[in-house]
Amino acid sequence: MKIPEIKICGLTTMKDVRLVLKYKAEYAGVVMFCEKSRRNNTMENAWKLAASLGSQIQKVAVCESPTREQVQMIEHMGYDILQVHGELGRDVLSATSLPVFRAYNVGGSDEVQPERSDKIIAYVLDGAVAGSGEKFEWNDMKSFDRDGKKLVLAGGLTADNVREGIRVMAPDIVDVSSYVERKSGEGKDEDKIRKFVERVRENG
Ligand SMILES: O=C(O)c1ccccc1NCC(=O)[C@H](O)[C@H](O)COP(=O)(O)O
Repeated sequence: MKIPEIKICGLTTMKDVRLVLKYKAEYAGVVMFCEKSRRNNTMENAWKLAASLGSQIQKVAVCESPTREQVQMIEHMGYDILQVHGELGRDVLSATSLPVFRAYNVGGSDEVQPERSDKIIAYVLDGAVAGSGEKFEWNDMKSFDRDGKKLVLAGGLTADNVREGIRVMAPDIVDVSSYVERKSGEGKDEDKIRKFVERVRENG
């Protein structure tokens, strides 16, 4: 079984930054311009998180139906990758020089009709509601055409189910947020990150 890279999403605190760096996740996701998310960051915090994450990890700006102005700000803040849920207009695509993770909420309102663009480097298959901790039916998406791009498996992953997700979907990257959160919902939980990372990277 190929061992995928790891993306830990929904960072909001400096402690979260220390944890993703300590456990050497390859990608860190920061939600912004998304008022309805409890993990939404102000621009000021999104900027601070990017600066603290540094260059050892790929910094992913996660947003929903962003505007041209927003994607330009994201680039200016030092993010490496733009992850887009919801709508992705051609004008927005052309306004960024960042590589794009195009996200689809499977089973939700999104039609999973992958757009074709050289700027898109990965497709994210996520649960029906982003960041809800709910998975989608993996078997229904086994034959998803990734068009030579990376596949990111997201939505409801835990230390208990991630091996099965890797076996079924053979993703290049696994993406987790809710499971690795503290019970209070404030920031990430070190024990859960350690468990998740160990499960993904164990042999066999
Ligand atoms: O996390 C959010 O609140 C969020 C809000 C708006 C757009 C995207 C959002 N999350 C993006 C993600 O990358 C995935 O949904 C997430 O990592 C998987 O979440 P979970 O099921 O909680 O593990």
